[in-house]
Amino acid sequence: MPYCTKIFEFSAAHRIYNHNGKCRNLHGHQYKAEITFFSDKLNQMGMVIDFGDIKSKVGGWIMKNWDHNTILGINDYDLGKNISSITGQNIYYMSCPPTAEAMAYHMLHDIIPNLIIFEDFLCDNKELIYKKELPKTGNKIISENLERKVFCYKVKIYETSSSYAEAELIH
Ligand SMILES: Nc1nc2c(c(=O)[nH]1)N=C([C@H](O)[C@H](O)COP(=O)(O)OP(=O)(O)OP(=O)(O)O)CN2
Repeated sequence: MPYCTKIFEFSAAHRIYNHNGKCRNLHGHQYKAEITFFSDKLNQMGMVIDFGDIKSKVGGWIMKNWDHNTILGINDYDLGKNISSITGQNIYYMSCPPTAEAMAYHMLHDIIPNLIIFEDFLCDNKELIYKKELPKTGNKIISENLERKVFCYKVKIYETSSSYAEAELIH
């Protein structure tokens, strides 16, 4: 089954409230996010999904919400309020501590399913059905059906070059 992955890098500050070590301090990471899409068949252009579409939709969301921002758990609201009163930034709050695991899970389950809604896609129970196919090319690897499923299968978040967490759909 075909997969494709787009990688994004972004800078953000966070802290793990109640962590018993150094990560309770506000600190920053150069994060790396690997976003993997799956489809049951390739489209007529031989793609799971165009890298450019992942960049504009998912990359756009990351740049708007996480890049050069501070990501905090909602239980850290007082800290966020103080930071934004000085910087004016729109702090990104999560329902749980902003670990790499929580960010990967949130991206996979809450953000991307509501994000990739192109004119050509219909949303069906969080799976995306691609409706418009280009004319057949005769290439055997390419789908001959007019419908195929495309969805984000895995999100991997690196905090450092040696530490990452991932969230994956369970079939
Ligand atoms: N399972 C997790 N453990 C930790 C997380 C996390 O998101 N998931 N996060 C942290 C801290 O944010 C910390 O900044 C990153 O931890 P660590 O990899 O230990 O950081 P280092 O800078 O020491 O990384 P090196 O690559 O080993 O230098 C803590 N734990």
